[in-house]
Amino acid sequence: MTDQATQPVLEISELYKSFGALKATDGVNLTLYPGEIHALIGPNGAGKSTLIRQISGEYPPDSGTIRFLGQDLAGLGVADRAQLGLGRTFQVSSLALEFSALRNVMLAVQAKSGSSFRFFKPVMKDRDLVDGAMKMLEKVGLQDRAHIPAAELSHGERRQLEIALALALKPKAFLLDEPMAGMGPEGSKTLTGFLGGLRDQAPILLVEHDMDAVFALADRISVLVYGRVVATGTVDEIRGNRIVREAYLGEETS
Ligand SMILES: Nc1ncnc2c1ncn2[C@@H]1O[C@H](COP(=O)(O)OP(=O)(O)OP(=O)(O)O)[C@@H](O)[C@H]1O
Repeated sequence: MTDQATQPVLEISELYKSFGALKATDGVNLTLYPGEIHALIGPNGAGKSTLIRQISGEYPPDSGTIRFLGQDLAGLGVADRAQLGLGRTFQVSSLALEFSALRNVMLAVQAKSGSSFRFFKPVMKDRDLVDGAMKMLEKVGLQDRAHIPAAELSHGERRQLEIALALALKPKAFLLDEPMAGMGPEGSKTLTGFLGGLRDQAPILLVEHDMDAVFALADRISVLVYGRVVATGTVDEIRGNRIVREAYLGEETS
């Protein structure tokens, strides 16, 4: 849970980003503390993905600072930030679909350690690598599916595998952009249970439209509207917030 006395893992201060006349990020302040799931919600086009992309290093902000474990990330690219421990889930398309779940994780571990694909075969025999990759699969509940090609995994299982790949990089914080997208109710439930336990590995900044998942998981929620954080609070505080209910939850508040 959030302990405001500790230092934030991630601290975003006065962040601005425009695309032409459009202010996609308009003075955002946001923190992520150890052990917490901080959900970022808001209507389509509010700027959630743009914010995640600035944190991961894909977009440079116009101004403002992003500090990760006390370090200003300005000038660092995506790979540098990943090395520092910013774990972003891979897109489904980045899985090697013809390879088994286990091999996919092993490739991620190899990428982290810097070994090249030339050494792929000998490394396959490396017991430590296999055991380490297997451990990641156990953490996401895919140990029984280790030898199944990624192509044959269900949509939900692929999402779990993406998180196993992110785990292989030993992240100190997770950036998860709509992990529930495209999942049915059963899959969402399973993934919600799994993500709840993931916060013990590293805190999570979670962008998600599935409000059942957000209300079940979040320690804190920030609501983004037109690039601005209009409210930050606990689930109860956000549910009871008049501005949020009018601007986002679509409820009559009169
Ligand atoms: N590379 C870009 N160039 C120009 N405009 C962009 C770019 N990326 C995002 N935008 C615009 O910035 C605004 C915020 O988009 P963003 O994708 O961050 O919103 P979002 O909250 O993630 O939306 P959704 O919930 O639909 O994913 C939108 O108006 C979008 O069209």
